Order: sequence, then structure tokens, then C-alpha cells
Amino acid sequence: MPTPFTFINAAMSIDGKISTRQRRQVRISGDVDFERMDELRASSDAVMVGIGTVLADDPSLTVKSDERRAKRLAKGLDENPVRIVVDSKARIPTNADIFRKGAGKIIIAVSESAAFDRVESLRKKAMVIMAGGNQVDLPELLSILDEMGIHRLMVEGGAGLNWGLVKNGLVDEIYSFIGNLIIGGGTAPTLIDGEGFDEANMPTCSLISAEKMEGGVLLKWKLKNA
Ligand SMILES: NC(=O)C1=CN([C@@H]2O[C@H](COP(=O)(O)OP(=O)(O)OC[C@H]3O[C@@H](n4cnc5c(N)ncnc54)[C@H](O)[C@@H]3O)[C@@H](O)[C@H]2O)C=CC1
Ligand SMILES: Nc1nc(O)c(N)c(N[C@@H]2O[C@H](COP(=O)(O)O)[C@@H](O)[C@H]2O)n1
Repeated sequence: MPTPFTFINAAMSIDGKISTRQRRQVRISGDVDFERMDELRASSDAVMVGIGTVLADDPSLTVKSDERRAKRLAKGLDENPVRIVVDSKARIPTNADIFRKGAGKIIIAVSESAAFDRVESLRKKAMVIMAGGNQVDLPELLSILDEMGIHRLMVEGGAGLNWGLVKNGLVDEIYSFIGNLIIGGGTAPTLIDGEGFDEANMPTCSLISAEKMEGGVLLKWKLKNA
């Protein structure tokens, strides 16, 4: 089944953490990296995050630049890409910023384990896609998205969703900005968490580019099996 071209974009510390041990957001990127991220959002059909990121950071996932939103409108697109939250148990608060800020389509992907009344209240706010039994079935979700015309998918974390996608071989490229700080903490989320790969199954990548940026470095990787 075809799936979209899917890339993860994230910012991490020197030691590979993407937030603090309390899951508090850290400003790792500088203005240049935030502009690059905004351009990636504007050029994508959809932007996806996990429910952990929504509960921790309450992102709006909107395109921030007026000019980029205007360019999308001029092309006949919505001003924001489709915003997608992977939320097996339909835990997203109905007053989350994603519902309150920015125009455009919103998709909440849930599983059969989500409570019926939660799903019904979300249907008033967004399109709901049900895929999977206990957890969202990511291969099924991505093939549904592809059928819907979403062919370029930007994933903005967090650590658990990144793992689920990489584990299932659904990621084509990973872009990570490594900022010049150390967060530390054995329980702080890293770029990819989950249970981890056995040595025999670890995916390998080829380096697309390495660029010095704002005291840090932007690495772009292509997954070899993609
Ligand atoms: N520095 C950066 O670039 C970014 C940092 N973050 C940070 O990441 C942290 C959130 O990461 P996590 O807690 O790991 O949450 P997450 O955003 O990765 O969401 C994980 C949740 O997604 C749901 N899910 C449903 N189906 C799944 C599947 N098949 N596979 C995996 N997950 C599935 C599960 O409920 C799971 O707990 C926050 O602290 C946030 O600040 C998030 C985005 C970007
Ligand atoms: N790329 C990047 N750099 C950082 O330094 C960050 N702290 C984050 N965090 C993620 O950015 C998203 C913010 O979205 P909105 O501005 O609310 O649209 C959110 O997903 C954070 O986790 N990213």
C-alpha cells in the first residue's frame, strides 16, 4: 500500500534529548531553524504529532509566516497544511490550541480503544480516522492519508510517535537540528524512544547533508530501507 513521503523534523540537544525530564519544551532552535521549520510546514501536505506532544506543548502547528500562508492560498491550498494528531485513546482536550488557532483541516487518528463519547465530541471539531485496535495502526493510517491525497507528510514528534513510525519502516528522511546545549536526564525524551531495536535490526541511514547553523548543526539523513 503506498504511503506518503514522510520525514521527521526535530530539534535536539548535544546529548540527543528533545525536552526535559519533566517533558517541558526547551527552545533548542534559534530563529533560523524556526524559519526552516516553518518553510517545511508550508511546503507539506500535512503535519503530524503524537498526543504526548499535544499534552506537553499544546502546539498549534500553524504556518507562522504571513507570506507563506498567502503563497499557499494563492496556490488554492488551505493556509495551513492538514494538522494530524495520533491519539489512540482520544485524549486530546477539546480546547487544545490546534482547534482554536489557524484555519484548515484537522485529523485526529484514534484506535478502537477510544471511548465512544470522546470520539463523538471530537467529530464536532475535526475529522476522526479510526485505525487499529489498542493503538493507532500507523501503516494503515499512512495509507489512508495517501489515498486522501496527502503525499508529503512532516512529522514533528515526539519521541514515541517517531519510534512507532521508524519501527514500521514508514520514515524516508530525518532532519535533526542539534543545538549547543546539554539537557541530560535518563528519562528525558530523545529523538526516538520506544523499546528500541535489537542490534540485528537497527536501520541505517545515509547522510544527505551536515550544515553549521546558529552554533549548532543541522543533519539530514535518508533511511536506507526507505
Ligand atoms: N524538540 C523537538 O523538536 C520536539 C520535542 N517534542 C517533545 O516530545 C515530548 C513528547 O514525546 P512523547 O511523550 O514521546 O509523545 P508523542 O508526541 O510521541 O506521542 C506518543 C503517544 O502517541 C500515541 N500513539 C498512538 N499510536 C501510536 C503508535 N502506533 N506508536 C507510537 N505512539 C502512538 C500514544 O498514546 C503515545 O503515548 C514532549 O516533551 C515534547 O516537548 C515534541 C516534538 C518536537
Ligand atoms: N524544531 C523545534 N525546535 C525547538 O527548539 C522546539 N522547542 C520545537 N518544539 C516543537 O515545535 C512545535 C511548536 O509548534 P507551534 O509553534 O505551537 O506551532 C511543537 O511541536 C514543539 O514540540 N521544535
